Amino acid sequence: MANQISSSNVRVVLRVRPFLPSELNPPSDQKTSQIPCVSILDQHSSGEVTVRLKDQFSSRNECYKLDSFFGQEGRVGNIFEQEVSVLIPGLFQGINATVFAYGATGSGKTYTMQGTESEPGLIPLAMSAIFSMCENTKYSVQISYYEVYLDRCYDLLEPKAKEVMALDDKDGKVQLKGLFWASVKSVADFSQIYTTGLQRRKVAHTGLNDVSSRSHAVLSVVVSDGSSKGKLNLIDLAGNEDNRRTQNEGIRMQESAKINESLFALSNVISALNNRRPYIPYRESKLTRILQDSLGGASRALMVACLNPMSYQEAIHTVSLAARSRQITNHVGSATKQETPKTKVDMEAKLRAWLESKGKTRSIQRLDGLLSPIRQAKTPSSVSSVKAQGPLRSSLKKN
Ligand SMILES: Nc1ncnc2c1ncn2[C@@H]1O[C@H](COP(=O)(O)OP(=O)(O)OP(=O)(O)O)[C@@H](O)[C@H]1O
Repeated sequence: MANQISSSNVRVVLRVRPFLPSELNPPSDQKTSQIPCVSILDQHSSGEVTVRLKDQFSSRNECYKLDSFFGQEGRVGNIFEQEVSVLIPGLFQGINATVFAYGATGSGKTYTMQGTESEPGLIPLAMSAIFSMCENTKYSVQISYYEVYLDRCYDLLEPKAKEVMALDDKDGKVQLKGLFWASVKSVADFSQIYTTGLQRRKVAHTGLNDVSSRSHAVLSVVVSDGSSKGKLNLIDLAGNEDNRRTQNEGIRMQESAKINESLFALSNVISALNNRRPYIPYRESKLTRILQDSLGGASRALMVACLNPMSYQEAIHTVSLAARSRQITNHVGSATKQETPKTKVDMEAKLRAWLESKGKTRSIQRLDGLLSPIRQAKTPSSVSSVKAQGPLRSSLKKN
């Protein structure tokens, strides 16, 4: 079981969704692999894991450290029990918390947060736990539900023509002026109000997901007994997108640019918090500005990085940003260390064969001259410094 006592302010866990039926039976002309691009390399007794991302069609692979891992066979209920349920008692003591689902489009963020009838997501599970704790107490529950779309905030419970303004109050705290708060008394009450709001969320068909969320949807739940007040934000982030793959154009492209910008800003904030930097860049985006009271200080947060098991490139993008958000930066695992030289030798051999085929003997001599000091150096840092050297390329060009 994952350890909840973490040195980081924001825990970052990984979730890999199962293969979809369309992925298990792809068109015959499509090159696919049914081996997930991510696996666990190493698990520490604290729950911390080293995951290995591997491209099934090449020898590329990278390793990252994260706080916990939930594989394809895992259920959303496991994430709730291990990671989210522990945040709920704190709300009753006035400690705010935030849970984000983060990942590429189609990676399972909405599924993780909302779930289905047969597999409830983190939102219904959290609400059910909150209502159980409220029973026979003075505590009451209020919710607001809004989306951040193109860096503007819109109420989903009581829609207005205008955006909801984020304004600083006299204490310097951000307030969402005019945002509607609904009192909810039971899970059934909540479901009815939330479902109405859900239908108003901006979704669209993109090249990668039939129902793609185009906004960050924030459900805020306030638990209060009159004197103490704790807030839980449950956030289904819009997917980070590679526009070369989505074939987005026009408004879709603009949405995508704003989505990517705000996710980067979020990662900067989390990284600054986890690294205990004196300045936290909350003002870089509307999303981080709004969440300022729930990120940092005594607040607790969880980022669930969701992965599509089929897409190595997306997985690298998601996990590298998630790992960067965490205190521990990219970690090169032993498997990578062993495989890197093999890849490099292949490249050298290919280059040499090509030069030989062109009769470029002088270039081969230069290549040998350039590579000989590198062969002597064995550390990964010296390998990366090879990439930074320009002379190899320019000397070949001149020939
Ligand atoms: N654990 C799971 N079990 C079964 N199906 C899943 C699971 N997770 C995700 N899926 C399916 O994968 C598809 C994509 O999931 P989802 O819509 O949640 O992605 P998303 O990350 O929210 O995408 P977007 O950012 O575009 O909104 C959906 O068809 C969903 O039902």
